[in-house]
Amino acid sequence: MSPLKFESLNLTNMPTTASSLFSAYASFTAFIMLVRSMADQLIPHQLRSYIYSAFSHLFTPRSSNLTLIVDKSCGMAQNELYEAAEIYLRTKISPLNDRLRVRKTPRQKNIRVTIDKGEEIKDSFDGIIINWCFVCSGGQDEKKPEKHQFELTVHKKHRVKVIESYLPYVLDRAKAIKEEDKVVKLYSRDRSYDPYDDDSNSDWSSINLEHPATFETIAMDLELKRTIMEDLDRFLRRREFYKKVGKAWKRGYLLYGPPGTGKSSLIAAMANYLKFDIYDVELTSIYDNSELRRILLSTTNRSILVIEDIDCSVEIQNREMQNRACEEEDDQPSNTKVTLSGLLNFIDGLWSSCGDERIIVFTTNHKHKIDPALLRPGRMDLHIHMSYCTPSGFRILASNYLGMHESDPHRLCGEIEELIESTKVTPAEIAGELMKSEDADVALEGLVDFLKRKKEESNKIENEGTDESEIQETDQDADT
Ligand SMILES: Nc1ncnc2c1ncn2[C@@H]1O[C@H](COP(=O)(O)OP(=O)(O)OP(=O)(O)O)[C@@H](O)[C@H]1O
Ligand SMILES: [Mg+2]
Repeated sequence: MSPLKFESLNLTNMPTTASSLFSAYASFTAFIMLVRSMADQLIPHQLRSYIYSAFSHLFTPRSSNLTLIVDKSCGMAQNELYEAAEIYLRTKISPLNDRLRVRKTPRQKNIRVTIDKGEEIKDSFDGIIINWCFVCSGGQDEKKPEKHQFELTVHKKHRVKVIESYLPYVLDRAKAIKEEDKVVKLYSRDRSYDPYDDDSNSDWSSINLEHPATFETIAMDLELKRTIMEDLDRFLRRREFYKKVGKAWKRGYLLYGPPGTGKSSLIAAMANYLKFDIYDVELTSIYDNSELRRILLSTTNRSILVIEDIDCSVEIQNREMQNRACEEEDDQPSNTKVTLSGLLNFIDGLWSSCGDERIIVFTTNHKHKIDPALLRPGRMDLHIHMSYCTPSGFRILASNYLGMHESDPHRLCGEIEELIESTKVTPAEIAGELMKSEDADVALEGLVDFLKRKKEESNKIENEGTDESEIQETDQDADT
C-alpha cells in the first residue's frame, strides 16, 4: 500500500469550506514549525525548555483529581502504608468487585480475601469520596519483577485531609484488624542448647496456642477474676504512666495453688484476652545465666513470659553449692548453672531496659518454698491464689461442660454446692467428672458420689492451704 502523500490528495472535489479550513490548518502548522525552528536557533536551551513547559502547562487540560501512589516497598524497607491499605481494603470489598484473590497460609486462622489487580474500591471518609485501585505492572521478564502498588485517587481539594487524617486512620484501623486476627503463639525451646556445638542455637520454636481457656470459662472467684482483668487492662493503658515514674512497662504475677486449680489455664486465658504470645521458659533446660539472658532477650514485646513451678528456684539458688559438693565427691555436677540471682538480675536489671508490654508469670504449688527474694515488692506485682473449687466455680464448669444455665438449675445443684463448700476439690477434678457423660443427670450423679467419697477421705487427711482464692498486691502502682 502506497503511503498517503499531501500532494497526492485530490482536493478539487472537496467542499470549499472544508478545503479552506484544511489549508488554514496547514498554514498554521507550518507557521508554528517556523517559529519553533527560529526559537531553537535564537533562544538558549534552558530558557527554551522553560517556555515550552510553561506553554504545555497552560494548554493541557487540568485534572481535578490527585492520585497518591502507595508502593509496596520504600527501598529495602516495607512501606507500612501498603500493608495497612491491603489489610484495610479487605474490609471494604463490595459486590461490585469482579475479581478477588483468596489465600490461606498454614499459620492463618481464616481465608484471606483481597482484591485482584485492576480492581477498584470506593471508600468514604468524613464525606470525602476516595477511590482505591490495586495496580500491578511489569513482571514480563525476570529483570523487571512485577511491581505492586495501590493508587488512591481523591479530589485535589482534599489532599491535606487525606494525608493528615485519612491515611493515619487507615494505619490505625489496619493495626486493630491485625490484632483481632492475631493468632496467639506458644513459644518453647524444644531442644537443649549446647554451647560447644556451633550448630546449636537458642531460637524459640512456636506453635499456635490452641488453648481454648478464656476468662469466661475459667472457674474461679468472680471478684478475683474481675480484679485480674482490670489489672491487665490498666497495665495496657499505662504506657505513659510507666514512663513518667521511670518504671519498665512490665507486670509480674505469681500464681500459686494446688495442682489442677487452673494456673496454666489462667495463663492461657490471659494470653487469649490480651492477644499476647506466651514464652514458656524451662529454667532447667538452660545452661547458664548468660544463656538465660540471651534467651529472654530474644523474646518479643507484647508477650507473657512463663516460668512454671518456680519453687525449683530454691534448687537453682542452691545449685552452686550442690555442684561444688558434687565436684568434691567426684560426682557429675548438674549441667545447668542458672542461678536465682541471674534470674533476678534479668527481671530487675536488663529486663527494665529492653522490651515493652511484658508480663512475667511464675507459678508454684508451694508458695512457702519460694525464695523471699522473688516475692519482694516490685518483682511479682500480684500474688494470685488459685484454690479449690467454689460453688460459683462449679456453676461455670457446669455451664462449660453440660451447657447448664444458672437460671435453670439442676435438682442436684444444691447438694453439689453444699458438698463443694465443705470439701477440698479442684476444678480439674470436677471437670474430669463432668466429662464422663453428656447426660447431665448421669454426670451430676457421678459428681455427687465423687464428692461424697472425697469428703470422707479429706475428713481423714488434713490438707494444707485455704479454701478461698485470694489476691495480694505488693506494689503501689495499682489502684485496687
Ligand atoms: N479454674 C479452672 N477453670 C476451668 N477449668 C479448670 C480450672 N482448673 C483446672 N481446670 C481444668 O483442669 C485442667 C488442668 O488445669 P491446669 O493445668 O490449668 O491446672 P494447674 O493449676 O496449672 O495445675 P498444675 O499445678 O498441675 O500445673 C485444665 O485443662 C482444665 O480443663
Ligand atoms: Mg500448670
